[in-house]
Amino acid sequence: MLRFRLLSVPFASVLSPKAQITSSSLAIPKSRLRSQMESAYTTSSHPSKLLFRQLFEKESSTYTYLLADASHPDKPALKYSKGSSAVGRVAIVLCESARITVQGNELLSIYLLMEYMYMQLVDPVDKTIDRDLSLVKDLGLKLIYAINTHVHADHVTGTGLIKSKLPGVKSVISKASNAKADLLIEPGDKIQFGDLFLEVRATPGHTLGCITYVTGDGPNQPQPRMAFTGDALLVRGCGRTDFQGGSSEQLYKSIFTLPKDTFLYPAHDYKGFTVTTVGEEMLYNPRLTKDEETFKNIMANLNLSYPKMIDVAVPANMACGFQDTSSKMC
Ligand SMILES: N[C@@H](CCC(=O)N[C@@H](CSS)C(=O)NCC(=O)O)C(=O)O
Repeated sequence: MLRFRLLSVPFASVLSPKAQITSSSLAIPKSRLRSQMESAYTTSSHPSKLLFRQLFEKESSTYTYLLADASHPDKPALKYSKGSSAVGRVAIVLCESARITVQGNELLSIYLLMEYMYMQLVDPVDKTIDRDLSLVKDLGLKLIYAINTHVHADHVTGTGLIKSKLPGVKSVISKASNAKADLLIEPGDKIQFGDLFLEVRATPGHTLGCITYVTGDGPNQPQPRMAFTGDALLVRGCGRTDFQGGSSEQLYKSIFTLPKDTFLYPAHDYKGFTVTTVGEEMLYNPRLTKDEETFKNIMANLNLSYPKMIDVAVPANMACGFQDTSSKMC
């Protein structure tokens, strides 16, 4: 499996848990460790090297992703572009699962795992912050951003905790989510880390302000591209649409705007899957292989119970992406 991934994703290799533990525990200087890890992550024929980690939090079944441009380990800044013009410089991004994070020394994570991120380093999760920040430290990275794909309902984002432990880190979420954050992003924005970047795309439907982060399209960017979709599209499933401004009509349309061959990394998985593609889901996803009317009917009759933490998680996540020292919830 590992070999397959390395060959299929030349810029974004995924190390097995065993390989991660082994690398992190080596008693060798950080610079040498980083050099060893870089060569393990990436091909040598290309100047841009994506360092990529997929991290899991088992209580809420949430993924957080960590991304970095390993070819520029000492480059201090990432650039955040509003539309086509640069408006600021940032050093790192982390996303959350629904968390993604962009980190620095060029590390981008989506607490996408987001939600991507800790879900974040895209989508970071509060319960795994110590583990995730320990990994960031082991890799010698400086975390700049904690990026979220949306306001999660099933767990509290780790963004607030990250900001309290690393005060320089900036939180990121979509403007459409109406949440607080240091950076409120919109479709078309770009988050650059080293020579790599993420594009921001609107993928509403699970919630009002859901966004997907897609790796750049251009020279020296990872191929195939990678998308951190939060809860919009799950492997053989999709996010529910029955609260927080959800809409099955919007979700159906959103998903089909994503590039077909892009690797899709979700914020959650409840069955043991880790990655898929939009094209694969169009063939095998029991909801997305249906026409729009049938999809809407399926979504209206899921009969899922409300997430256990929704009453705590939503208010906390509306504020915790923002440094709010008066909040007791974080
Ligand atoms: N049982 C969990 C919540 C499970 C759930 O509702 N997951 C969401 C994403 S997190 S809001 C979802 O969209 N699921 C889609 C599906 O088809 O399962 C809890 O109590 O926290």
